[in-house]
Amino acid sequence: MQRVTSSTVADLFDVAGTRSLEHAAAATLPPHTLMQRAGLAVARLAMALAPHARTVWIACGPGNNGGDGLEAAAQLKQRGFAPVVTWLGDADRAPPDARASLERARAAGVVFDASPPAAWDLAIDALLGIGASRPPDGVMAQWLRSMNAGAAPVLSVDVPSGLDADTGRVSADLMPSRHQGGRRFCLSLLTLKPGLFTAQGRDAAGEVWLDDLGCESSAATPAGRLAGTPPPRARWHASHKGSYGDVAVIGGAPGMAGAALLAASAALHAGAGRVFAGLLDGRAALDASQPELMLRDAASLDLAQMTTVMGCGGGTAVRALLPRVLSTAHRLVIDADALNAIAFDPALQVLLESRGRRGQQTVLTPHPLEAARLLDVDTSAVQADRIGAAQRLANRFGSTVVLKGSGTVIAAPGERPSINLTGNARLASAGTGDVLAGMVGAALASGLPSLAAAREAVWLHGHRADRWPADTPLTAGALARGGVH
Ligand SMILES: NC(=O)C1=CN([C@@H]2O[C@H](COP(=O)(O)OP(=O)(O)OC[C@H]3O[C@@H](n4cnc5c(N)ncnc54)[C@H](OP(=O)(O)O)[C@@H]3O)[C@@H](O)[C@H]2O)[C@@H](O)CC1
Ligand SMILES: [K+]
Repeated sequence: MQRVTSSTVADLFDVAGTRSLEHAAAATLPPHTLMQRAGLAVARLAMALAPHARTVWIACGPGNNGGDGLEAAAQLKQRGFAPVVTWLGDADRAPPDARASLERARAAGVVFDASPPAAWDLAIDALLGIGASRPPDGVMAQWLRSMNAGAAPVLSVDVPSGLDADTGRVSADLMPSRHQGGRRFCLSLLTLKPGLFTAQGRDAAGEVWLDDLGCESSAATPAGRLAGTPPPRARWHASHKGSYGDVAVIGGAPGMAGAALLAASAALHAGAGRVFAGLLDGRAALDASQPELMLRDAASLDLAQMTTVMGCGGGTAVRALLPRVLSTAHRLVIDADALNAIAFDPALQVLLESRGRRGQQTVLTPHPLEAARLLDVDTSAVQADRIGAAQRLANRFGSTVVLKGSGTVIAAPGERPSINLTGNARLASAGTGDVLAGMVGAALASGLPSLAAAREAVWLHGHRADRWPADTPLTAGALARGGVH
């Protein structure tokens, strides 16, 4: 069993892939082995999370996810704990593995009840796993809401019940309460599922653990991956500013110069050799607090030699520059208003697509609304399938795509999409997206290919937020400079 952290490297398997692995494994093992391993793993994690628990409430559903809960109940009872099981199944219709575990729980003397105990020290959610066919309702939904509102920790078996394991969607009324709920844990069985890490998955699952049940995962194709900590980028002693590339940030229309200056500051502090700010606000001459930045007229920059970061605070003014930038920029990061301009202009879309065909490195950094505009769908369609949306954008425009939001997805044509695990809700503040665009620019300018550059920058950006002191507000300016100094 292993805890999943931001440095974990692992494949992600969707429901179809997990089912193939389950069948392949079950075919080589004696009956009920997988469920017995699963139940023991759940019991072990439960004991580690709540070693002094007096009452453990285990809510079990009608299928094999409920079977895992029944098996865990038997294991916990045998170890001196007091599980109380509420089971929504029917012994005559339960699948064979679950029926065997039901017998084992009964034989162990587990207490079964029709309704939850009055109080509990740990709740185990074994209502639905990867076989969920519709949103939970009735008694099942009521039990989930009780767990979510309780002060005790919740341990979800395989996936939080009601979560779409492929996409991370959960209906809003089954999300944990932000104000009352205890800590949340999820023990994913056999495989890690993408839905645990993006959309609502992070909040629903909490801390994720994996038990592979002693099985190989080579019999299925992964749907994605956790890419872990990016390799460190060494700087040669015998190097100079030209060794780390030039970044040109183009944006900052009147009233929005701050966005471009944030991106430029982030590029500078992320190690770019030289950073030029091509502001669209002609009145801005020098940022006195950042004398390292070279302010230029955007039209005068020779983009063929540089990495360009385009769009931060660009307003509608950025539109006029885009044909030249898309045609000439050596490497390119496209953010914010530049993405919006492209979404509404088929001619710009053609220019972007042709960059991919010429093999030029491009990274798009949309948030869900910008992605929706580019795909000509609404935001809820993007959020309903973040991995699919990122991959479609990458394929369509021949670019690396960073789809921002909880569980940022990074996709590129012909590559397996990855989900980044650093970062937290403190990044939900103005300007942090501009900082990310600048950091991607610096990584690209160093010579990294676009996918590696995007992964590195996204990971570091979130990592800075994860290390941020709890009592200090996170501002984009300080984030750009690398943290609190
Ligand atoms: N993968 C593995 O390797 C291993 C898997 N294992 C475990 O098995 C789990 C998968 O088990 P599973 O296939 O039986 O599906 P599961 O999630 O229990 O749900 C299906 C049942 O729920 C019902 N149902 C569905 N939606 C409902 C709703 N909204 N409200 C109410 N009922 C609803 C559905 O009924 P139906 O849709 O037919 O009406 C059916 O009865 C997996 O997540 C893991 O925990 C481990 O034991 C070993 C290794
Ligand atoms: K569950």
